[in-house]
Amino acid sequence: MTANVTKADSATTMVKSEGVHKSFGPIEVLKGIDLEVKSGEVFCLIGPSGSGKSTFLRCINHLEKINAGRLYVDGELVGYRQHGDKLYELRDREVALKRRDIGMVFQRFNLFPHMTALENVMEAPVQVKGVSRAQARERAGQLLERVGLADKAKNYPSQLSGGQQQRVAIARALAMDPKLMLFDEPTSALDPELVGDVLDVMRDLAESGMTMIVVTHEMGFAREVGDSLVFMDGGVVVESGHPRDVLTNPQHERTQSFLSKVL
Ligand SMILES: Nc1ncnc2c1ncn2[C@@H]1O[C@H](COP(=O)(O)OP(=O)(O)OP(=O)(O)O)[C@@H](O)[C@H]1O
Repeated sequence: MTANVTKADSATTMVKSEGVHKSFGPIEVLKGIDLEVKSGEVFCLIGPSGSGKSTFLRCINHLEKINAGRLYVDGELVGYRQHGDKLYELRDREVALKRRDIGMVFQRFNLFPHMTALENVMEAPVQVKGVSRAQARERAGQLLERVGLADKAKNYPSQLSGGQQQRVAIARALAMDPKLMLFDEPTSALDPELVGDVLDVMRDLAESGMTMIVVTHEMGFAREVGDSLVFMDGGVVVESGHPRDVLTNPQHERTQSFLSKVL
């Protein structure tokens, strides 16, 4: 890619996407995503299956490389370093450092099955940041308490419900002290009665001021907790605005038509 990049405004903007394109071989999945996520905002992303929501989150988290456009996290280009007027791809080591700042929670919890809940939460700070085991254990205990699982610290994932495992996964992401949390359909794999506990944890996190991008079908959460909502379709942003507006104002007909078919 060529350069001529100005630094995004990091004081108020956490993520800025300018004309972001992403293809897999001949298949163009993201076709020019323009959006901005403010610091402290809960930013909800909805859209049909295959519209590119997960791919976009993965681009933000350095799991995929964009093909064109500009993507910034906290004022810094994702995947590239600018030197003069040229852009250089980041080395793996540099990418690993940047990824520390971003927590990601997936639909499937991906906990280590042979570790207890506490060990799962401790692991990354010890291995990646070199935090002492004693310090990491203390902090992991606090985080498990924060997600309502202090009494499950010694349980293995197989001894926890899906909702409890997902709350451990959130605690694990928080253990790295991220400045941005990405949620990719965090409640989609859960039995309906377990969804509320996970959403409660996410609501608390939002109230603490965490910047969150949430791919979700939970429109109650989007309406009550979200600050912004984007409806994506076919790799582009179709409609966007405040969730209550996008979800109820007839002007946002395409979002509402989509939701009436899927909900
Ligand atoms: N690594 C990959 N290689 C090839 N194609 C991919 C890859 N990752 C995603 N795709 C394709 O990109 C398109 C968008 O996928 P993506 O998972 O981003 O959509 P989504 O909106 O998150 O869908 P869902 O709601 O079903 O998770 C799909 O057609 C998918 O098959």
